[in-house]
Amino acid sequence: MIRFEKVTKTYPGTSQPALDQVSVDVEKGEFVFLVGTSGSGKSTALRLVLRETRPTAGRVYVAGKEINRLAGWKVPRLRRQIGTVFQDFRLLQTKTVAENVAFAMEVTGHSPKEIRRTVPATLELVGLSDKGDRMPDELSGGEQQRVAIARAFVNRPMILIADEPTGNLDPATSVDIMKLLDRINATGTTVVMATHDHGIVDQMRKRVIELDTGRVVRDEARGVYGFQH
Ligand SMILES: Nc1ncnc2c1ncn2[C@@H]1O[C@H](COP(=O)(O)OP(=O)(O)OP(=O)(O)O)[C@@H](O)[C@H]1O
Repeated sequence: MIRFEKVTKTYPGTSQPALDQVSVDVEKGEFVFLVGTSGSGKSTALRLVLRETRPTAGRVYVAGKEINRLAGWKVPRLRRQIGTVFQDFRLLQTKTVAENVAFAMEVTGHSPKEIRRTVPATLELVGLSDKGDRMPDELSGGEQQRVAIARAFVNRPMILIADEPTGNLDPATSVDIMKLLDRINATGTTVVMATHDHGIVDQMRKRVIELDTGRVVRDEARGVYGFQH
């Protein structure tokens, strides 16, 4: 589903590459934790999958296509197939919970009828059936992250990318969010999650890929967080 072939990314004006000859294969339906100290290259790897940045050398494939070779007009279609969740939720503050989720369907061209049918079902999936009319700032952090996950999942993406999704949440709420990501993964969506959350990684025992100064230094099935930071 995601394949990096000797990917190097050196940002303009820097000498040390953010990613250095990274080769990794993630199969459809896998759940992968990306770990490593701050600045090790995790976000860069995620941004490459979304084609928000391009490799300096090497190839990035998503669903069999080398995405650096995609025509510019095809990039929105690629991104529509990838849901994203971030530490800071990134909800639209002027829209209700239901409108935030509906918006993701509007921009992908779904009909009002489809939206009316799908949004309540998705809010139910994330446990927010009764909060559709609330504004984001009326919700707890955990609830806001659920909305963000509903929005990321409503179009049934083939990949879900999560960059520190539990970074602003307490441990108990983080566990709930991980259960939700696990359920989404169980529907067949490939999940790649960058995290500094030792507890979560150690508890879930999924595949762990560790980066250190842009290089893959560990790639373990059912791994643990494994270092002190
Ligand atoms: N737009 C940019 N321009 C220049 N250098 C960048 C840019 N983005 C990231 N870098 C550098 O690339 C390296 C990797 O950064 P990246 O954000 O991918 O790390 P990270 O592992 O996600 O870190 P964190 O855990 O703090 O989010 C760092 O040295 C960083 O300073």
